Amino acid sequence: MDEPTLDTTARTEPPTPELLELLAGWMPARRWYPVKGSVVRPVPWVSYALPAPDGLSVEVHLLRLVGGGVDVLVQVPLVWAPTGEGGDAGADQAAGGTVIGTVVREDGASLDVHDGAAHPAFWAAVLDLAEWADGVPHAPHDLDLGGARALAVEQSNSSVMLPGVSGGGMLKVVRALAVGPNPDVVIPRALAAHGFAGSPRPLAWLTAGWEDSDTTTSTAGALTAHLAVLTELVTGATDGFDLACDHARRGEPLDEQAAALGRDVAAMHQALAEAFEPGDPLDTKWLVDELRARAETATTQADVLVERHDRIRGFHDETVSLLAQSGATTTLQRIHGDLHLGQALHGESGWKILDFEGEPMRSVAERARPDVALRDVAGMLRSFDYAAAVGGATDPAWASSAQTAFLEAYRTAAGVTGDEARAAEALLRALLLDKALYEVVYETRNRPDWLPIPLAAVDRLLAGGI
Ligand SMILES: Nc1ncnc2c1ncn2[C@@H]1O[C@H](COP(=O)(O)OP(=O)(O)O)[C@@H](O)[C@H]1O
Ligand SMILES: O=P(O)(O)O[C@H]1O[C@H](CO)[C@@H](O[C@H]2O[C@H](CO)[C@@H](O)[C@H](O)[C@H]2O)[C@H](O)[C@H]1O
Repeated sequence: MDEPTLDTTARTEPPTPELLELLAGWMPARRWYPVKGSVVRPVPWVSYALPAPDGLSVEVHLLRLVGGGVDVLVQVPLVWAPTGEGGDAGADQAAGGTVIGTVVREDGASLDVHDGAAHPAFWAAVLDLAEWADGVPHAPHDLDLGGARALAVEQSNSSVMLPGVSGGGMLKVVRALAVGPNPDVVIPRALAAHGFAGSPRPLAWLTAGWEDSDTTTSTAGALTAHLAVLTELVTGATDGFDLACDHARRGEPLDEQAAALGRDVAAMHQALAEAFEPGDPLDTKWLVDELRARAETATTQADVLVERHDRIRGFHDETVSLLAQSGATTTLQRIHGDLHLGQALHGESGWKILDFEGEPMRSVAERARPDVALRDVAGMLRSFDYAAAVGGATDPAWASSAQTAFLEAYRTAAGVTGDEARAAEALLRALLLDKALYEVVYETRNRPDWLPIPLAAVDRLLAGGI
């Protein structure tokens, strides 16, 4: 793990009850809020004071969201400024600027509390404290925040475009924190070191360190977490999901780009297999048990699955016998973990694959362990289905044609023979159902209007389709 550059010397006071209340009211409406649907309370764990320009203060609070069996660590960076003076030049004004609320101190001073992830003072502090990759220039004159802006559409984390930093960078402020190495820092660094050019190179990262003095917890001792990572900015490229939706809308096939993506995903899997220790051979019983457990959890999290519960169990029973007959074998390895079209940018030089954090709703330990590479393939296949629905493809074969192009190119590049592909069919269908169930929960919590998309896929798969 990296040595922390934000360490105990920067520790500061935890949030006051008043600030905690403010944050407790603000966080749940954020897209990145990782425990939607759970009743939790924020418990301060570690707080840091970061370098700040005169008149402002910059803080990072690591809060545990605890309750109902949930215990998730989130990062909440804040910038404090006298009311009305904090500026929010980099903020997404359409999303309401950066101010979370106003606090009046005991001395009567009124201070605005800004979301640090959208505030230039926090970005500057991160760049100041970060550890930089070998060979990346980072003299102060390279840290130009001109043109910097927080991305309007937040996803699982908060991202900031920094066109003037080191030739162009994208800063990701991690929200749900992994104690220990974050896959989104570790994996792209390992891929770059192995010469894989299909993902943006990490330029710098910020690691925090603290002591957990509570010896009754499993985490007691010296802890670290990656708080942010800066990667090279991919310019002139289109988000893969937007590209696919546009094609679907215009009725244009996406097959060529899908095939190129299939080849790149195969190359990514090859590089991941080389860069990390191989896992064990796949134990199909372990896998189906895990799929069953995830389906049971999903059923408790999305009411629409309750009436499908028995059919889902039946599907998994059948999967067990199909897998036993098929003789499908594979070795577990590091994978992307949450691959979909929105994790790929398409430009003149082809595709770039992003965001190796894995499914945000999975535990950190699960995300870091070797898994089935076909899980990524299933994720991408689901994404073509989403694009057809969101783009409003009128040709019912639009998605299946892109899916076939992707899958065939992936198999050819990965050297999968026809027999192996047939043997893996039941495995692929089981992983498609797993992903669609995950998506049902995701959409229930984040975009209820889109729930019919994965739900239709669940019903198709349960009815024997794909
Ligand atoms: N290096 C980069 N260059 C250009 N755009 C990027 C880069 N990294 C991310 N993006 C854009 O930011 C969006 C969010 O990034 P992502 O890593 O998927 O964040 P999250 O973890 O919040 O899902 C992506 O969909 C992509 O459009
Ligand atoms: O990109 P994230 O790591 O935040 O992933 C989460 O959000 C994704 C949506 O932004 C979600 O992906 C689902 O919606 C996509 C269209 O927006 C679609 O292309 C994907 O196939 C579908 O899974 C992802 O599941 C979630 O983890």
